[in-house]
Amino acid sequence: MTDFQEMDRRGLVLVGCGRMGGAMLRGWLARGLEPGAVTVIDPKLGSDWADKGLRVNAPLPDDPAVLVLAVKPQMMADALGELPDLRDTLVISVAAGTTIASFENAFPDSPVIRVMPNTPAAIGQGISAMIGNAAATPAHLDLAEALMRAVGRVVRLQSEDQMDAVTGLSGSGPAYVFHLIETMAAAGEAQGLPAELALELARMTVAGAGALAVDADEDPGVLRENVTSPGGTTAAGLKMLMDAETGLPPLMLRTVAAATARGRELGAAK
Ligand SMILES: NC(=O)C1=CN([C@@H]2O[C@H](COP(=O)(O)OP(=O)(O)OC[C@H]3O[C@@H](n4cnc5c(N)ncnc54)[C@H](O)[C@@H]3O)[C@@H](O)[C@H]2O)C=CC1
Ligand SMILES: O=C(O)[C@@H]1CCC=N1
Repeated sequence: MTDFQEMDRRGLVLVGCGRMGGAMLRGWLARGLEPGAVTVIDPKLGSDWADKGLRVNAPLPDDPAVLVLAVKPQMMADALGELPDLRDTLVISVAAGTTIASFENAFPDSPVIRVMPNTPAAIGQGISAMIGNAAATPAHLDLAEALMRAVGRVVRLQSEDQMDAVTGLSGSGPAYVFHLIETMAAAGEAQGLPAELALELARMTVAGAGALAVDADEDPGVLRENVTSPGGTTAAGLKMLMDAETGLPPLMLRTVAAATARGRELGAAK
């Protein structure tokens, strides 16, 4: 695949191959990145990555095209301390909170791109938001976009200030949706449905509604109205859910605000 030629030639280094690093690596390999071009640095690499032709905990190539950092923010300083100086390598981080400035300290003059993906990346359905530093050229941004498109859609941000809110919305968001499924299933059970049936109904309702929201031309608000018959069941349910004081709107505001604030704290802790 043309997009990956530079990585195939000069190498890609992935530091941290857990849930997010692993999801990205699976996407890149599926899109044709040469396994032998990938150096994975992770002291606790899962055994399912053995025998895939990857260079595991091996010395870094002299001049890798890309360094992808996917360790927890709290581990980032340690991980950076173990890396050699890099000259002409594009540094990409997916870590929450950790600012571009902290990578510029570690790799002066390097192009740095901060990306916030999310876990549906594991099935190629993620959304990643990205922003580069002044040294990141349009070609670097295109390269990062090609990598992240292997695991879903990509949007570009106007400023790094937006990144914590992105993290609080789409980075953490899958967890909110999983909890929505849990709470809908529990509510179905409370109305007398068997647990297994309630979970299947909740899971497929969220999956189907999500797919329709992506596929349809209408806004989610119109799709919601399409479900709602005047005086019917949905209207009765939404009266609770949409209550401006006790419903989902103020709760979701507080939820995303708390996650955004935690992203800022993680950045300030550096
Ligand atoms: N899980 C998620 O939903 C998302 C995570 N992220 C970001 O991705 C990063 C990784 O998160 P997860 O994959 O969830 O964590 P994880 O715990 O699943 O993976 C982190 C990996 O880093 C490895 N590691 C620890 N110290 C290391 C070191 N010094 N050198 C090399 N590898 C080291 C660990 O062994 C582990 O395999 C975090 O910074 C997080 O903010 C971003 C978006 C979504
Ligand atoms: O919880 C976290 O800090 C990471 C970042 C976004 C999703 N998981």
